[in-house]
Amino acid sequence: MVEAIDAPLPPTSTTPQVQDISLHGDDPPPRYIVRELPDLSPPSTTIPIIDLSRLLSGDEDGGREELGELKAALTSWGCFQLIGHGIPGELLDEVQVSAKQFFRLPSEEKQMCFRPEDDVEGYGNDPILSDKQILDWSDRLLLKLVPEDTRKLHLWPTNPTQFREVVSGYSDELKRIVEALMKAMARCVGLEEDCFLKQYGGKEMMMSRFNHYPVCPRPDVVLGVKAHSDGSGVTVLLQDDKVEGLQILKEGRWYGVPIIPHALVVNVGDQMQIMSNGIFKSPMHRAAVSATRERYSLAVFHLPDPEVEIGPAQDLVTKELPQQYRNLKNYSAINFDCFQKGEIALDSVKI
Ligand SMILES: O=C(O)CCC(=O)C(=O)O
Ligand SMILES: [Fe+2]
Repeated sequence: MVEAIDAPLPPTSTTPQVQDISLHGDDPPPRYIVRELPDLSPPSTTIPIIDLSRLLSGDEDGGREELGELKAALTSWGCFQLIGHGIPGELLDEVQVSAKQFFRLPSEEKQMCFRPEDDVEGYGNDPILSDKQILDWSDRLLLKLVPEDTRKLHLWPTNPTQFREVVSGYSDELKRIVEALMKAMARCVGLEEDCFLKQYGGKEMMMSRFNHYPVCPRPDVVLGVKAHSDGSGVTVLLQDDKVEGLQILKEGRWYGVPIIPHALVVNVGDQMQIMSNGIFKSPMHRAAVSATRERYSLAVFHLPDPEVEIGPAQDLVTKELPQQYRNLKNYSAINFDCFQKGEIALDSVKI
């Protein structure tokens, strides 16, 4: 199942906050019980580690070697841990602390950030799209970061007071990093470095999703986020610095992603799988929860403006690898449509 979460979508109704259910320590209501039960201690694995500072060292040996590693990561796992990214550790800590402080406020104090009925942005949990929908054991805060002039600041927390400044600072850093990564992604498959970025037509969007996974007395029957691939071009995830939970599917097996302090987990999204003509993999992933420790994470989805058409880079379309996906606009809307029908969005745009 693919979640439709990373861009503005039509209005939906809401459910109670998981934080409030969790406070009572009750067993999860039936709507949260997943069919495919989570593995609470999957084998932990070292997903590839990419050093951005080495990547940016150009044609020197280190740079070339790292570019090869990047290609291997994108074509096998579809994700990697990014180190050497240049974001000060203190800023990453401040982002974590600010998010935790916000989520830990009592519901009444988060009121001003509540997602309006007709919006996807704001604080809340799963929008209910159908009676059969299984809900995630998480509360979220969704905020668009870029373009800056479309930020809905009235939904941005004012408590804690540093939230806005810290998140804006993080957003600036991510813009720089994702741009550098997208250039390297193009170079690693022999394309001009601006090949993927050009498809965005200078109009990029960054949507943040702060995730809070409260403790659950039955972590064996719920998921913080059900299995999904991201509908983004690229996603950058700041994992909780103490509590693990992220799992990635590879060749039919789930693997736990260990925490590397101050590393960012980068994963290919569906739109990058499309632009790379299927060469890069948009991995299925999910998040398990814990009976004793709450968990936090921050996913930032980098994606093209919905008005801009994207498609497989023509230089990656060959006789051996014909065009795999059709050109399209507004993948988020396609994703949303498929989600409602229980279909996989990537399959629906496959040629
Ligand atoms: O919390 C995590 O580790 C994963 C979150 C995620 O996959 C998402 O927000 O799309
Ligand atoms: Fe995700």
